Amino acid sequence: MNTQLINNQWHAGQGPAFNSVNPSNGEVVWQGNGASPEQVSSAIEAARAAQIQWADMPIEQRITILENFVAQLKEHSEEFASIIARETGKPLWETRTEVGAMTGKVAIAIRAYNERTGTTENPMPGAKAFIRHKPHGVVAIFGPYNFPGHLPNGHIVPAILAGNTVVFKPSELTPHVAQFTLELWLKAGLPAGVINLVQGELETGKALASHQDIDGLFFTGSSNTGHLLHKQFAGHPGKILALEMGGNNPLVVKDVADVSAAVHDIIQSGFITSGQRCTCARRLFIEKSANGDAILEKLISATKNILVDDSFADDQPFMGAMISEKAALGMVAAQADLVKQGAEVLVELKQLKPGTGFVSPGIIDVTKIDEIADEEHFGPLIKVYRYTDFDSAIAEANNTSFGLSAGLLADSEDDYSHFLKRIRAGIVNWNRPITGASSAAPFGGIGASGNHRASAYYAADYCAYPVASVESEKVNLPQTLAPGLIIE
Ligand SMILES: NC(=O)C1=CN([C@@H]2O[C@H](COP(=O)(O)OP(=O)(O)OC[C@H]3O[C@@H](n4cnc5c(N)ncnc54)[C@H](O)[C@@H]3O)[C@@H](O)[C@H]2O)C=CC1
Ligand SMILES: O=C(O)CCC(=O)N[C@@H](CCC(=O)O)C(=O)O
Repeated sequence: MNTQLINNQWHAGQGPAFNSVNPSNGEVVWQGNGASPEQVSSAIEAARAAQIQWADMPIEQRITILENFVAQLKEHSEEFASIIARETGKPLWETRTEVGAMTGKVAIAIRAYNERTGTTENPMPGAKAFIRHKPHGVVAIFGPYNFPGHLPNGHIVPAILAGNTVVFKPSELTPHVAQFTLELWLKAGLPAGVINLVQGELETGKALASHQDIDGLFFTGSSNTGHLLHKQFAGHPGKILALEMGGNNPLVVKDVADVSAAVHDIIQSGFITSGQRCTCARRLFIEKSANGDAILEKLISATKNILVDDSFADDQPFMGAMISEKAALGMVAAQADLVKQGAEVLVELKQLKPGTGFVSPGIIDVTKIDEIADEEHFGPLIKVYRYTDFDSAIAEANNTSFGLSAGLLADSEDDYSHFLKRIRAGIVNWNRPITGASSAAPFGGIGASGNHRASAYYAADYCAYPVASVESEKVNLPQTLAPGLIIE
């Protein structure tokens, strides 16, 4: 099977074979061979050869190709949503929103390009001052499995809009989504070499990330891999590295009159996408009070009622399968480990069907654990902390090396303003779920969640570098020369 797109030609991979499996039923949905290091080099060469011409193309023409891609996404939206659902286990309603987010990305990226990296002209005596932005050149883009269409698209669209060319390495768990994305780009009239696709497992990723001839790398994925890449890029100040990584995100609840609304926002924060969003609430701080008890009680009963089922079920579930059985069993093991440390299970997270990624959502009270590891458990398990004092809850919420998203559910605006000033995260919400970040806002975290290169609306910033110019149509001899200069 031809799995690698190099210079707009599909090739069979020359590396190890791998496949992708529908986590809802174990069915193989894609199989092929990964790219060899030589193929990765060829993809980079193709991107390099295409780059100047692509950047030279008037921006309107680049935009036309991006808009053609949007038209392709719209035309094939149902097919695409089904492919994402089959490969990730996510419910169809959710994969439809993923395709919708991809469709909306182009207009937002154009706005961001103009606003954040456009050209500014300032008059000055005898000359003009310009600020312009230029593409870096060839960039490698690494994507995760949880949003295999939308998140790589969030790097690819602004990168090529700015005039870069791309070598894209998707998650090895979602090769079919990547292949379909590239098929749509080809239908959109993408010139050869502008986006190249290299599929494969670790070795393909390593070959691309360590290649000397890339000018930058844009990564969305786990903190472990991001940290490895950061070390690898140390000593290469000339290369741009944008890292979007995980979180150990806190959601604090304090005095909320509408208990059902609070429970809704907690569930949307903790369990959407089966807990497989980097923005998901992992730690839930609930006051030791009658209001806190009422919220926890309702959360427990609502969690037990959450429908978990196949992506294509007629009665659409809230949660589908996790990405793999391995991931599901990893969550079961994480829960068992917390219990060993003294946690109390309030709703048990269970694997629902052997051989699949289906798990039920879980809630576990970890208040009695003194020293809990600062770990992202990437699945539907909410850890509850009961607190007596708001400031100590905020201090514990900040007691993490991560800093992606955080939220407060509270009726008092004063409480929110207190929280906002103290909490450390790149996304801070009030009385809203902490998932579902907007593409029209910066998206990124501090600490171990990123390297200060926010994505989404601010992706424009890392896709181009600023160039300052002072320009005059002629060389002019100044009327007054600097002391000590005599030009006759
Ligand atoms: N902050 C953000 O914007 C987001 C972060 N994430 C994070 O992503 C993680 C889930 O995604 P995964 O696919 O598991 O991430 P991952 O880190 O396993 O993989 C991401 C990409 O890196 C590649 N890769 C893995 N090891 C590599 C290495 N040593 N050298 C080069 N390439 C390598 C993979 O093949 C894949 O393409 C979670 O931790 C989640 O929090 C997910 C979505 C958004
Ligand atoms: O990148 C964007 O356009 C906006 C950010 C976004 O879509 N965030 C989603 C997904 C996060 C994840 O993959 O884990 C969200 O906040 O729910």
